[in-house]
Amino acid sequence: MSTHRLELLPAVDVRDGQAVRLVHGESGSETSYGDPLEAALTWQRAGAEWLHLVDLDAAFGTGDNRERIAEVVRTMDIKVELSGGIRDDASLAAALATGCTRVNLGTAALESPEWVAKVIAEFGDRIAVGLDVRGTTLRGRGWTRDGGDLYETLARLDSEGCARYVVTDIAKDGTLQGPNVELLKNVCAATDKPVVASGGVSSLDDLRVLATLVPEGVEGAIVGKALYAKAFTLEEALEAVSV
Ligand SMILES: O=C(O)c1ccccc1NCC(=O)[C@H](O)[C@H](O)COP(=O)(O)O
Repeated sequence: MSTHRLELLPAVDVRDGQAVRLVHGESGSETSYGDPLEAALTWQRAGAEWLHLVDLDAAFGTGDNRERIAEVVRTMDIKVELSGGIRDDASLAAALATGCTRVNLGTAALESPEWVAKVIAEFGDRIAVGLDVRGTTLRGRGWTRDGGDLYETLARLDSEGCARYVVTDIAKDGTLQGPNVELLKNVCAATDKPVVASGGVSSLDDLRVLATLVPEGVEGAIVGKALYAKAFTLEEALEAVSV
């Protein structure tokens, strides 16, 4: 049972060199928010302890932002969770070589389970797995392809020693409609590993609700649209979840 404070992970998603926010993760729904390094520095200056950094082009398979992403990680003084297009030994080695604290694997957990089991065994808690769902169906490749059942995959990954899960309700992502608390509770009931919540945070009250799930296993919350839409400041969010 955890009694820690909810960790907040401001999101910087990079597409075509720009920090963007999408709705339901749909390509073409981007709102641009300028330079990703400036966005990351803004969250760091505001007191962020973590950054959730995503190469969306790599996730979608429309290219990559590898150099820009590496520059952001290199510049940060805070912990970075890096994701997007990390699907084999070469892309994993490049991601880990940026100095990020951990990586988040999505598609690979659905399409290359043996490889993911291998790297979990080799890299331990530097590997998290992203469980991005519509309902209880996992989605990969930029959320464009079905990838199996959430709880079957979770049970497999647990048996292989996965250290942590990043759980995204795609239907909530980018909508400012509030997190899927029931999904998070159900996932926490199905694993003893920490869960990072993603999707839908719209208000300080949403963060306070997620903070009540810390004893059940929610370790952190990724916050994207709500910060960029200025629903609250990061300083206010950090205060709202301080114990
Ligand atoms: O965060 C988003 O808005 C988003 C939109 C569409 C696809 C993915 C998005 N975020 C990144 C993730 O959810 C995963 O971390 C990422 O897709 C994992 O990439 P991969 O391992 O290449 O599947």
